[in-house]
Amino acid sequence: MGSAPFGVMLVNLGTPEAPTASAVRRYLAEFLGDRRVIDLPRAKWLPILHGIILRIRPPRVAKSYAAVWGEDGSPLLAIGRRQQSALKERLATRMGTDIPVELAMTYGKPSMEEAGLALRDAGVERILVLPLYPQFSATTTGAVFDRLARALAPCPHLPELRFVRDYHNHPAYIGALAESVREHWAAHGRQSRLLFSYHGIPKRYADAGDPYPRHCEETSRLVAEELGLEADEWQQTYQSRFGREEWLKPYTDETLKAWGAEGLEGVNVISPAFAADCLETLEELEVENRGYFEEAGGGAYQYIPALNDRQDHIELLASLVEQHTQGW
Ligand SMILES: C=CC1=C(C)c2cc3[nH]c(cc4nc(cc5[nH]c(cc1n2)c(C)c5CCC(=O)O)C(CCC(=O)O)=C4C)c(C)c3C=C
Ligand SMILES: [Fe+2]
Ligand SMILES: [Fe+2]
Repeated sequence: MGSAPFGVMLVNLGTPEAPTASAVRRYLAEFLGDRRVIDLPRAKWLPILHGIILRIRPPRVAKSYAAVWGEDGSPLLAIGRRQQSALKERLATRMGTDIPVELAMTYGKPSMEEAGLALRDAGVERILVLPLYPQFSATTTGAVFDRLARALAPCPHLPELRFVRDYHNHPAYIGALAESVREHWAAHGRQSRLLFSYHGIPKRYADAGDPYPRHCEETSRLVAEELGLEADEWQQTYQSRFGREEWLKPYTDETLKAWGAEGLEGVNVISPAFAADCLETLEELEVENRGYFEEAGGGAYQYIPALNDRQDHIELLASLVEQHTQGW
């Protein structure tokens, strides 16, 4: 029996193993210890991380995780598993052969080492790495690249590798986002404004050349165009600020507070940087930012779910796999 022509490694950020302070502390220690995420000199950052942040933040963040935790665990991981099996099924049909698909997380489990070994055991010698970040950022996609190299470091026989850098303007991605908005409007009513809220990064990183805000702007513009929105019917903001320095602006929370205070009758919120719903959407957008808007005097607030395991999302991932494995 011949083995598959290649395997796919889907990669997302990672999530704690349990909604407890100790599990969140382990997760944040690994995540926030990565230089790609926090670029400060280690001698300056590690005492702050271990002496202050990892003492104060985990109990509070664990409560937020507990509020979104499902029967099948953390939403990011549970949805990732569904994306993995749906993609495997879709590829088998589209390509007429079984293609091994593994899910890995940059931080925590399942690790890239585990995913790599599973692909090796499946007999593949070529791996397409597909980070589930539509917009490139050195803090996310760049970190996947570093961790991949580290995971493969002990390997005496490297697989052949290809790496999807971004897909922020892929027509099937734009089409799936626009369709998810249309379906949401049809099912729940159309609000007067559409807010595209992206996970932020420090402004300094963008000033130093991270293309992330350019990618976000292009995604928003293309989706707004596809939906035929006028300039005053949509806006783009950044959420999830961390620490004291300036992050990309405008900020989601300040914008929603201002719109609430103006008495805006309704807003739909979409967060295209997340391929799967997670803490940052289910808690920060669904609960925290809804509260800011409503308390300030705003009307209806409706969050439009991430693409998750929608069929058009899986079709997009299958197209990316086909495009990037040409010739394999
Ligand atoms: C300097 C800190 C951070 C940067 C830069 C950053 C970039 C970034 N993150 C995502 C996607 C996700 N982030 C998530 C959680 C999360 N992010 C940070 C900090 C930075 N992110 C923290 C500290 C946390 C944990 C929660 C908290 O303590 O507030 C998640 C959710 C994971 C989950 O388990 O649900 C995702 C996904 C992107 C796309 C991005 C830059 C483009
Ligand atoms: Fe983050
Ligand atoms: Fe957050």
